[in-house]
This record gives sequence, C-alpha cells and structure tokens, in this order.
Amino acid sequence: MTMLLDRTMAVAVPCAVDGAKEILTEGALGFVAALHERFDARRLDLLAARIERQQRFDAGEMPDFPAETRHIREADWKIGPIPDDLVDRRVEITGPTNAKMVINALNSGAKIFMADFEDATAPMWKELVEGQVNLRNRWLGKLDHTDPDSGKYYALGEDPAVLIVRPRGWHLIERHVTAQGLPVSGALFDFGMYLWHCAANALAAGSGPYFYLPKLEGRHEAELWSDVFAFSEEWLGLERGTIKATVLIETIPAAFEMDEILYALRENVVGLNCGRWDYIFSFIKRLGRSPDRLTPDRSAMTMDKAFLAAYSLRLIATCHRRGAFAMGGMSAAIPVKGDEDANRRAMAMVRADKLREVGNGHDGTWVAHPALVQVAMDAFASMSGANQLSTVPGDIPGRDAMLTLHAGERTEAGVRENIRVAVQYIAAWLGGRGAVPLYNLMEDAATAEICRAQLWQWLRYEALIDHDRRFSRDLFEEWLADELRNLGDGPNLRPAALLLHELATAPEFEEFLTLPAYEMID
Ligand SMILES: CC(=O)SCCNC(=O)CCNC(=O)[C@H](O)C(C)(C)COP(=O)(O)OP(=O)(O)OC[C@H]1O[C@@H](n2cnc3c(N)ncnc32)[C@H](O)[C@@H]1OP(=O)(O)O
Ligand SMILES: O=CC(=O)O
Ligand SMILES: [Mg+2]
Repeated sequence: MTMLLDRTMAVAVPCAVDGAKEILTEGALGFVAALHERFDARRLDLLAARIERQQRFDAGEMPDFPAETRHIREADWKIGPIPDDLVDRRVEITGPTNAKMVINALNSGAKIFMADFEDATAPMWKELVEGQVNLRNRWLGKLDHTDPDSGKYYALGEDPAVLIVRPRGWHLIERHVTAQGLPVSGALFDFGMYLWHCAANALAAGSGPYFYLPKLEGRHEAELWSDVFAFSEEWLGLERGTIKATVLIETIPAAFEMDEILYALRENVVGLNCGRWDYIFSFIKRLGRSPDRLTPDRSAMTMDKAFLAAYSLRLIATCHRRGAFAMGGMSAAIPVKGDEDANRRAMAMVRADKLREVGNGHDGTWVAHPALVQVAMDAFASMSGANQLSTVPGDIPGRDAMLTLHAGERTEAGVRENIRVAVQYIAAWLGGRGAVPLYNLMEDAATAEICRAQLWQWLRYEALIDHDRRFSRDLFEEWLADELRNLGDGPNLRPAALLLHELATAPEFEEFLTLPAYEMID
C-alpha cells in the first residue's frame, strides 16, 4: 500500500501491518513530514559533524570541556520544573514495545517504564507500528493482550508505571516513510507518532509526553531536540515545556558537555542517565583507534573503575547542581532459570550495582526484568526521600579520570565470548528481537556493539591475547568458525556471522552495526 498525503509525503507499507490504519493517519504523517522538512537537513549535518570529529580523534585529539561554553558551566542556573509524576524515579524498567511486555512492565511495580524503540528493538516495520498502537492503547485505556501460545490474558493493573518513550537515535532512518523523496529519521518518526497520538491523552490522565533521548554526541544535537520540542509543542498547541525528556549520556563527547546539554534543553529536560553500555562502546569507537588504547575483556570494564566510575560521579554532581535527576543504568545480570546458585549470584550482582549507585548519589536506576524491580527498590530504599536532588557531591572527577582506561587482560575466553554474543545477538536482531538473554546476561544493541567493536579494535592493532599471542585475522576466522559450529543451525546465524566478519575485518570502523543490519531486514 502506498499512501500519498501531498507531493512531499509518501508512505510505503510493503506488507499489511496490524494497526497501520490507526497509526498512519493523515494528521500524524503530516506532522512527521513537517518535522522532516524542518529538521532533517540539520540532523544530517550533525551526523556528518560526528565523522569530522572522529577524524580529529583519530589524529590524536582527546575530548575536553569546550572553552567556548565555559560561561554555561560556570553560571548558576537550573532546569525547568519537574512534573509530579516524575519526582520519584527510584526504579525504571525498560523493554521492547510488544503488548505483552508493555503490560508486564507497566504492572511490574517499577515507578517508570521506558518503552524502547532503540537498543531493545530491532526496527521491523511491523514491530514499530504495533509498538505505537500499544502505547496509544495504553492512553486510550484499552491496552490488553491474549498470548496466542499460552492463552494467558494480560491487562493493565491498578497502578501502572509512568510511561517514558525512547525513540531511535539520530543515526537511524525509517525507510518505510519517505518525505521529499527521502526516508525520514527513525527518531523523528518514533517521537512524532507517539507525541501526535498520545500527548493529549497522557496529559488528560495526569501524566505527560515523556521521552528518553539516546546516543547524543553533544550540545548541538541537544539543541536540535530542543528545537524539535519547541516546534512540536507549538504544532500541537501544547504549552512550552510540556514535553519532558531525560537524556542518556552514553557517548564520550556528550560526557564532556553534560552542563551544555542540560542548558540546551532546559525548558524540557528533567535529568540525565548513565547509559553505560553505549558509553563503553563509544569510548572504544571514538578513542580506541590507537594501539595504546586497547581495552581489556568486556567483563573487566566495570562501573566502579576508571572512566566509567568517573563519568557517573560527574553526571551526578552536574545534574544535582542544576536540579536534574541523575539516573543510574542497567546491570546486565538477569534472573537465571533452573539454577538457584547462579540465580542468587545474578541477584547479588544487581543488588551490589544498585547499592553502589544509590551510595554515589543517583536518584534511581534501570532494571531489565520484572523480577529485578524489588531488588533495586530495596537498594534505593536507603535514600531518605524520593530522590537525592538536594545532595550535591563536592568531589567531581576531572578530565584525566574521565579518560582513564580500565586495566585488565584480554583473553581467548573474552574473544570467544565477544564472537558468540555478537553472532547470536545479530541473528536475533535480524529475526526481529532487539533484546535477548545470552549466557545469563541481557544483551541488546549497545552490549553487542561493545563485542564487535572490541573484535575490530583487537584485530586492527593485533592485540596481545593471554599475554603471549597476537590476535590475527587467521585466529579470528578460526575461532569464529569454531563458535559457529558449536552454535549449530539456528535461524539467521550464517548471515549474522557474515556480517560480524565484515564488521570486524573492515578497514574503517562502521559507525553502528544496526546500519548494515537494517539493510538486511524487512
Ligand atoms: C543497554 C540498554 O539500553 S538497556 C535497555 C534496553 N534493554 C532492555 O530493555 C532489555 C529488557 N529486557 C528484556 O527484553 C528481557 O528481560 C530479556 C530479553 C533480557 C530476557 O527475556 P526472557 O528470558 O524472555 O525473560 P523471561 O522468560 O524470564 O520473562 C519472564 C516474564 O517476564 C516478562 N519480562 C521479562 N523482561 C521484561 C521486561 N523488560 N519488561 C516487561 N516484561 C518482561 C516476560 O514477558 C515474561 O512474561 P510472562 O511470564 O507473562 O510470559
Ligand atoms: O541505553 C543504555 C545503555 O547502557 O546503552
Ligand atoms: Mg544505549
């Protein structure tokens, strides 16, 4: 089906998708077209600026706090008001947007549910449209679901979590919707559709249109979102500042502009979040193209050390000085079925992670699974109130600490784990699942990016493995073949392995694995 709104907006829907008629309305598409017309050229310029900046990093420049924005960092100012239903964000559950998981997450007892079109979603057209239908139904009061396999009925409980939606990052497109002959941005599509269909109903229910903004690389990208918000509020007749956003600090350039990002979005922002997994990925991608910046095994890169500890402490101090929430992040440990000891260890890992976060001053945290809500809630019960906004830590880590790499080893086990996880994750993604349990951990786009980025880095610089062996293309291909053999015949494993091989051996680092992977779906 192709729907033409006017000469500039065409929607091509290659297969009949449930709910398309409800979501792809003339009004909603007209709004997305207006966003595209006004903002897409700027989005593309900002993506090009990322690549130019990368060339400077490759030439040896290291990130620093920009001199030209010193006045913003040094001046006293605060962000705008925080809505009542966002004051207590102790535990936020995240997950994809299918009906069952949306209902389970909203009923999980968490304060917030972040419905995710980014790291936890493989952007199949069907999933995206159905996701928007589910979110719209939540605000229409008609969200329910019967599982076709088990026959179990799901409906919203008495006290659902507050809903926040994470649109895709600026780098992704939505090829099923074109305007002026070009695919629209995935971010503007996800944002625009949700805002158009849900803002009024969310406000009428005493909540509001709330968003998480992923993968920003600095203040200019935040300024773009700010302008998108101002334009959208006017288009929909909403009071300025009605849209509220929490920005993920999950790239190294953004971590050096946290004040500036809050300032750019001050009418709309309510907090920042430590997106630790993408942050590790960004650290490798942006600064790791050098033989003296080789990372250790993924498992050695923990939040209590080096650049990760430094950035989370700096984020807390920065946010609280400006009256903004300092949200913690996601521990990848998830419940382990059928092994009590392993399950206890997983719970202990999550508990320790959350206790560290609350002890450092975070106002709340993320969990990946309903069974972890209470664990996190118990850890955050040590706060004296609903948040720690009034605590401003004095000791703020500086540039050197923020650029300090983790010490640790690279091992054959670490290489093989990266191969296994990346192949299985990409295979799942190609099959339409954006988050999967692998080896007792939650894996999603961000965690898988770390695996393939490390493989590229270690290959490119022939890293020492287990102290005495240089990693090489031969070794990589041998271990990839081994791991593939051990995995057997699952769906999409072959194309996933081919893509991983291409990504790991490419002369130039691919910005996101989801870009070539998107060419392989739908
Ligand atoms: C780096 C980042 O960006 S983190 C944020 C992005 N990542 C995520 O959001 C991951 C969210 N988590 C998940 O997708 C899942 O928990 C996984 C993939 C990690 C594990 O999935 P599974 O092994 O299928 O979970 P499991 O079988 O234990 O699920 C048990 C029940 O809990 C539900 N459940 C599990 N996780 C969630 C969740 N995050 N939200 C809502 N419900 C959930 C399941 O739907 C299932 O419900 P049912 O009993 O009614 O059938
Ligand atoms: O989005 C969260 C992350 O850790 O990445
Ligand atoms: Mg992320």
